Amino acid sequence: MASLTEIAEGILANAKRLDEYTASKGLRYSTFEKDTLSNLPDDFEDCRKSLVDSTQELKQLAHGPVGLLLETLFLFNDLLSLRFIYHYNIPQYVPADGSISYADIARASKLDEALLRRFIQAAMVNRVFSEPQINYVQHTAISRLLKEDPEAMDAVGFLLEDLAPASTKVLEAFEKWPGSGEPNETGFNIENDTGDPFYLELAKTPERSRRFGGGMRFMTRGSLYDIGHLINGYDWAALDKADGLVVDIGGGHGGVSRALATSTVKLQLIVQDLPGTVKEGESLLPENLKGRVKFMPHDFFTEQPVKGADVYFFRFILHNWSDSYCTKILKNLLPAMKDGSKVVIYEFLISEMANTAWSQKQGRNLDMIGATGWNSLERTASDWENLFASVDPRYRFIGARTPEKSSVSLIEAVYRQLD
Ligand SMILES: C[S@@+](CC[C@H](N)C(=O)[O-])C[C@H]1O[C@@H](n2cnc3c(N)ncnc32)[C@H](O)[C@@H]1O
Repeated sequence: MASLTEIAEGILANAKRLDEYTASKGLRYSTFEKDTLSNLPDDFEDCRKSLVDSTQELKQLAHGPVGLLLETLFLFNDLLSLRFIYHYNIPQYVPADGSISYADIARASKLDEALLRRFIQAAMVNRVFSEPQINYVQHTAISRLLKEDPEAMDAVGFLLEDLAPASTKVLEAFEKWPGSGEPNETGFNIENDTGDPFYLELAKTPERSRRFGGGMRFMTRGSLYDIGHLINGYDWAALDKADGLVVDIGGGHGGVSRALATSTVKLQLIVQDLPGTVKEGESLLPENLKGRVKFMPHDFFTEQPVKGADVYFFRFILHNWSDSYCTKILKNLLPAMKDGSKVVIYEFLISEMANTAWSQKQGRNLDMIGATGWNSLERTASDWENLFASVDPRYRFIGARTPEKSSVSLIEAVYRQLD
């Protein structure tokens, strides 16, 4: 392991490169008020990620065990203050430029001034708002984002009002329903006092449903989820012939299929989803893609009706389901498959061993969320291999790999007739 000095030297080198980059673009160096490190070219983005990883490592070492443990234990307070900011929509009271007094926010929001000050000052520790002078509040880059981008607020609301409270009930759910893989026996079910699974429960309150959609759009923006990694990371060109066929199962509004159709010439795509979603997807489909992208209502817990496709594709589907449900979904494909048909899955891949780098944390975050809301999980390459092997011997696991620069991985199996 590197010494503090060695880690710090790495940090210095990356910090210098980033400062030089912003200067070369005529920009000021990044501050909490104005971020100038977004939309970096690939090399510099790697440099930024590495800076975050190593500063986190340095901070953790400098803390020592007691300091680090205590920092972790008090994290719930960070969420509490941010939830206050969300719940009372504090960003809207602060002008985009300039500042406002706590007294004026209290008057406008009808909240107690002393209470406001406590929660806002607690949020400032995480750079949500700052104080230009005593008694006054101004925006930082984060709080301005919350004021100006409704989907950023939706992400905060969904995570802090729907998921975080449910996460406090996960162990209760484990004790009530030991070993359950049922999507309606989760911490979310206990917290919401419901027997319905996650999406059905959210759908009962249009505002929660809408907030989920906005939050998801916010969280899947940016390079982490760039669909280009999927388009360039797989040999779709090999399927780009008149009879090439991909079935995009649980394909939602067809975002993946639209991108695939745009980047190929002949490939045919069928997007399957529940009837309402299919209808919406169809209405959003650009005219020029209508010949090659078709929508079809289909419940993936029933037998696959499209026979002999080259690829049965799943993006962000199977991680929502426990192994027993994934087994049903994969078994339902078997009667439709021809020798050489493939199952291609695009999801986060969890490393076999723990990885402490911040840049690798998203898979772990999603894994904990799966446990909270769905009794599902993010899988390792060997989890996938074991899953395919347990479903049917005609499935041959090909492997799992992460396209260059992507955070999401491709997992592949081929169907082979038994001799
Ligand atoms: C997380 S979204 C992923 C959508 C899409 N694959 C993507 O990556 O944009 C999950 C999708 O699964 C669909 N879904 C849920 N249950 C389904 C079922 N039983 N049959 C077909 N689709 C289903 C939902 O309607 C939703 O569109």
